[in-house]
Amino acid sequence: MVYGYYSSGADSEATLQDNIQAFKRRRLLPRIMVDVSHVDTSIILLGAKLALPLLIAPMAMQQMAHPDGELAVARAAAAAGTSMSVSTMATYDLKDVASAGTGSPLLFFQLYVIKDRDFTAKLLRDAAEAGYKALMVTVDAPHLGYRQADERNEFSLPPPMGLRNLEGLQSKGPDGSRSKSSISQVFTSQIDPGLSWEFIAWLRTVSNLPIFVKGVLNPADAHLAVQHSVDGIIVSNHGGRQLDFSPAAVDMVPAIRDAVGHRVPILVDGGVRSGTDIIKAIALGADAVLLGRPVLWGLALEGQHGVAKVLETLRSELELSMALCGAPTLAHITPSLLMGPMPRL
Ligand SMILES: Cc1cc2nc3c(=O)[nH]c(=O)nc-3n(C[C@H](O)[C@H](O)[C@H](O)COP(=O)(O)O)c2cc1C
Ligand SMILES: CCCCCCC(=O)C(=O)O
Repeated sequence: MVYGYYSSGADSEATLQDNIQAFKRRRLLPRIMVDVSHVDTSIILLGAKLALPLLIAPMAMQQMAHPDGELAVARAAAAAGTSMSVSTMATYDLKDVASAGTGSPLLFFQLYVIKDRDFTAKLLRDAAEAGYKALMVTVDAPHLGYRQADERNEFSLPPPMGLRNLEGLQSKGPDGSRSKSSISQVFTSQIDPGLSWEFIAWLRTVSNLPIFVKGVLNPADAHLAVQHSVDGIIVSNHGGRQLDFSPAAVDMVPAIRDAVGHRVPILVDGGVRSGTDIIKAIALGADAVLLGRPVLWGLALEGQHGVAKVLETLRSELELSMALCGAPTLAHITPSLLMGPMPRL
């Protein structure tokens, strides 16, 4: 049941597969005779220096993978000098996760907007007090996508685990959904499907933290996001878990970069699995990437050490591949390193 929840995508999983294929189809065209005796993988994001252009994506309910759950992931992110985004739907209190992540250059709190706006405002106050430095507002999930494995398995969070940051929230009556997955039921009853761009102005009245919107695919929306003064954009199809047959996120990066120029940082996630994937995403116009499921696999195998190994593997792959591309810094990773997608067979 847990593996089904973590691994699955929406409906036929076409987008889930496309996220991986979009990276595999691309080829790198290296430069030679460039001094790569020192390779620098670091990046400045929101004024913070991250050791690598790879952040950990927000993922719900990490205690199902390992008893230390989000605490272990936060410790691994801090030790690797990178950033983690903590889901509203974490199985540890957001304050405890922030403490575990002390030393991380940049902690994000991922916000799912609760229908009860007072409760949402309290979550945001708690996040600021706990030391989170920025928000990721997820905008691609007015409803949870349909995941067949969760329906088949009648998914529910095994007790005594709980959604710690939703404690105190008034439980709602029947949600009207016919889903057999209890998270889908909770989501439908508690998460606000009525967001529009005006929400960003409301958010500014209750939080001073920089705002990244997560789940942008259409360049027109990227343009609107910048018009509404967001601080960053995350190009994402939610790891193929929301709208099936939406495009691979990385395929939309060039058009979104064209739409917003360099006014805000652009991150992308979905299907990043290697150092060369990171190079491809940056060459297409992203500033950095988020990593999802591989973090859960590392966590399930060996807790904090497993996550650390996943991050270290990607860091060393990135460093070696940058050297082999003739790119001693991230600024050297430009579109000229890429050949177009290979034709589909
Ligand atoms: C098990 C799981 C739980 C997730 N939970 C959240 C969440 O709570 N909030 C959110 O914005 N995105 C969530 N996501 C989406 C991720 O943040 C990210 O967009 C996606 O996993 C990236 O794709 P990848 O897994 O192929 O790397 C979740 C993804 C997975 C796999
Ligand atoms: C009520 C818990 C819902 C968690 C949903 C997390 C998520 O975004 C996912 O893709 O799964």
